[in-house]
Amino acid sequence: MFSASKHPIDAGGKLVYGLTPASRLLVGSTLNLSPLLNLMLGTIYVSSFFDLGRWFQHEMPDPTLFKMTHGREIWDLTDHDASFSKLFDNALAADSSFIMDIMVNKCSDIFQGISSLVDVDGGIGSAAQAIIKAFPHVQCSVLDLSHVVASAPIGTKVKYIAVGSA
Ligand SMILES: C[S@@+](CC[C@H](N)C(=O)[O-])C[C@H]1O[C@@H](n2cnc3c(N)ncnc32)[C@H](O)[C@@H]1O
Repeated sequence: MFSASKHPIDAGGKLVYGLTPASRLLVGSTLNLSPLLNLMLGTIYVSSFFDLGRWFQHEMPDPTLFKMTHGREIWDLTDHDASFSKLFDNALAADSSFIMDIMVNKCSDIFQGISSLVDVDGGIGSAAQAIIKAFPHVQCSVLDLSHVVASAPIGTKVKYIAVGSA
């Protein structure tokens, strides 16, 4: 995760540690993917993978690996466990911010001619916020569960549509 190189001036050859292209993605206030890793490497997610062998012996598609381990689907857990819900929402928001930065900068053509859009299941609205920032003329709405919408940032131009829990 870190680079180590000899200090160029220090004759004693002290090691200097630095960020690599990968670890650079885990620091800073923008495009920081550490919330995604917090979810993926957290106990709740990782524990599912210990059941992978048992899950492969089941008739597909049900239950999901997550449900086999935890006895309920991930959406049920986010509905009832506020701290997991926060972990989950922040992880996906970090992922969306990262991807959307590439989308609006490298694939801006796809937004041409669009005046409004709805991000269905758009979480706390990271994708919509990135689109509005790059293309202020596009009216963006986000539809998600009411407890997710309740934790979305306020004071943005994104319109939120809350729907009942699953
Ligand atoms: C894979 S996540 C999408 C995350 C989103 N793209 C973002 O950037 O954060 C799926 C979303 O679907 C929402 N969801 C789950 N069940 C739903 C339902 N029955 N109706 C509406 N939204 C639902 C979850 O709350 C979650 O935010």
